[in-house]
Amino acid sequence: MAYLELRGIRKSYYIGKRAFPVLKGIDLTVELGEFVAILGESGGGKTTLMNIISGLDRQFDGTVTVHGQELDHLRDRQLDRYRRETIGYISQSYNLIRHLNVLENVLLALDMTKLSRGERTRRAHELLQQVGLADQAKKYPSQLSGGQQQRVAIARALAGDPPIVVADEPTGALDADNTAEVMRILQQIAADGRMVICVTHSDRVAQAANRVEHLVDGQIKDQQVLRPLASDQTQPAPARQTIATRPLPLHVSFTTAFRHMRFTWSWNSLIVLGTAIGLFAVMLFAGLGNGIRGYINHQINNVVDPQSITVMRYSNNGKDQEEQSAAVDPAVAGTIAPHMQTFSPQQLQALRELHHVIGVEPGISATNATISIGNNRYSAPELTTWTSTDPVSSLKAGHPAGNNQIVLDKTTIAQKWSATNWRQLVGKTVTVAYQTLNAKGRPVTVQRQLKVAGIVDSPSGASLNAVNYATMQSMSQAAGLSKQPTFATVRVAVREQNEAVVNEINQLKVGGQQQFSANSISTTLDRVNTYVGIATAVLAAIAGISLAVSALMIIVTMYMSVSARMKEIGVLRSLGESRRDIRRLFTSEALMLGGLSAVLATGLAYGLGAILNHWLYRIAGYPLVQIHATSIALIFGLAIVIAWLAAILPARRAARANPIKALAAK
Ligand SMILES: Nc1ncnc2c1ncn2[C@@H]1O[C@H](COP(=O)(O)OP(=O)(O)OP(=O)(O)O)[C@@H](O)[C@H]1O
Repeated sequence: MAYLELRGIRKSYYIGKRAFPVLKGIDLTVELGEFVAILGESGGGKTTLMNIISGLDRQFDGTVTVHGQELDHLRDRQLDRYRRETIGYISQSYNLIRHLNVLENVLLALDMTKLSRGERTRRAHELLQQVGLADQAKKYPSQLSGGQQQRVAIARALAGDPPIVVADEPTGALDADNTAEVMRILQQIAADGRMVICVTHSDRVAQAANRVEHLVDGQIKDQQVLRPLASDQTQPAPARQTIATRPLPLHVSFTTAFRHMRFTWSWNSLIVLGTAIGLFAVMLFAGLGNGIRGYINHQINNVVDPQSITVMRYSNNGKDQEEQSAAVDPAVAGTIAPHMQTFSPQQLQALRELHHVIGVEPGISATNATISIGNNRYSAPELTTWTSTDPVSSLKAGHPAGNNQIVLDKTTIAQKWSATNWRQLVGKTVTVAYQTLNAKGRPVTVQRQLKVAGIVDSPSGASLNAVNYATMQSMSQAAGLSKQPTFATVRVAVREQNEAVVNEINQLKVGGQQQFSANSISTTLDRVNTYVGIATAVLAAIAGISLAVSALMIIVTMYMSVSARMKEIGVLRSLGESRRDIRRLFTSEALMLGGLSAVLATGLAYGLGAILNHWLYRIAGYPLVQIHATSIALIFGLAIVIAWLAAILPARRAARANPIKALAAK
């Protein structure tokens, strides 16, 4: 049995339902070592026959048997392998891949062999040497003459050392000299023990073969033996040492995709930029959200100690509550400070015994006080007790108040006394007075002369005039008022326990009565954080809409890329690449575009974030753009997912392309 046997090959093309028979029953046998020319008129079906022999066409009747094994045209993988291992394909239009150089074009076929990297490169150089192009390896196809390009195509066809070389009008576009050279190389290939099948309409070209088969009206009509093979050559050649092949490894798809991206860099860089802008906007908004949240927390923590809770006595009497709230907000109060409910020692003890509480500091506060310095009277909306939550760092002069001493507010008292020499107030004696109601509801005046210990600039911005607890107690007692505390500052071990302790305090009951009223700053903080979080998410989502545009850009780019690279798809399929390889090629290019966009977006976000921070730091004293590692990871993930989704349809189109039509593409 001959190495290649075609039996009863019939093929029709259909226009609508009408069949146009092209091949009408071809029988042909060819041995290894033979150079057979199939001579026929233009349009006679030569290319159609070559596509069947080379495993590109699957829709025909008849059988193709190679080395005793009939090809099953329904099995994709078997056909891919057949093209990879058995067939070397040379066409009239060279079919070189324009974004790969000469060496890379040859290596493309070798990538599907099991040779080591070094062996593949060595073999590619040897093949180029054989076709006389050793010194052209680094050139791109567009830098070569037609004859040179065809010789590269021959080198590539021989790369996997296939037993059958199929040449479709290999000299159709060449001048006489180049034609002679190519035919000489084909003769040599046959002499080396391979089978060469060359279709041509040129009688002169056909004369280079051992045997000429005439294709007339869809059938082999006539045979001409020009150079009979020696009898030992017509015997099936002994098993040749072939190069083992493998499906294309994933990394090769990536490398090829990268080379294409590099080749079309100007176009791709615009796509990368467009995609990066969308990703960058999302990243910047997220960073800005983090920064603003951090800034608000920072500001609030500066003003209020998140580990402390201010506790008042709870009153269910409407009037009392009103008074109590008036005491908290001095602007609402009248000129006589309301009577404040006090804490008993047992109540303080109850607070101390709460879980997570590490300290309870009693305090007394009064509203609507007056402070007289010499002949000047100043109003102090609140006179309160200095507690450990008031930061010592807020003292701008002097020290915290000792017994019978006071610290005065810088803006509302000291600087009104003297805009420039306000520090000199320290050490002076002032008279503090306020009116309040005693337990019986009668007005009482509390008054005392105190020495100024320090000047304070409250971080909260509110006016702060404070004495120590003992002095507050002594002043109240002297006026016949209770010396029990009117508020208590509860300290918790860690900020996170703040809210739980606040809830516990508010739920403490004696005889079914709520005892205390506490407010947590962390509740407020959490609420602010939630609002900022929502605002950030909304802004990032709006910016995210541009990601849809980015995805569309990648889809359009990939579709254009698939259309522009149809020929390449055909070439890769003819070399034995599977549909999966083609899909991977386009998917990996999209993934690279996505990855690069994420890199660029990160760079832009960091760069612009740094510039913004530089400007805004002067105003806020805080870095307002904070891009976290999680945002970067998220952006990379997002970019990859978008790119992958965008590549699905175009890559599928590429993978499903009919290799014959793809090869015929311009
Ligand atoms: N996809 C197709 N659909 C319909 N008809 C087709 C198709 N491909 C080829 N044909 C027709 O089949 C016939 C044989 O085409 P084929 O390309 O095999 O001829 P050829 O001998 O290789 O011609 P040439 O030497 O000019 O390349 C032609 O008449 C052509 O118009």
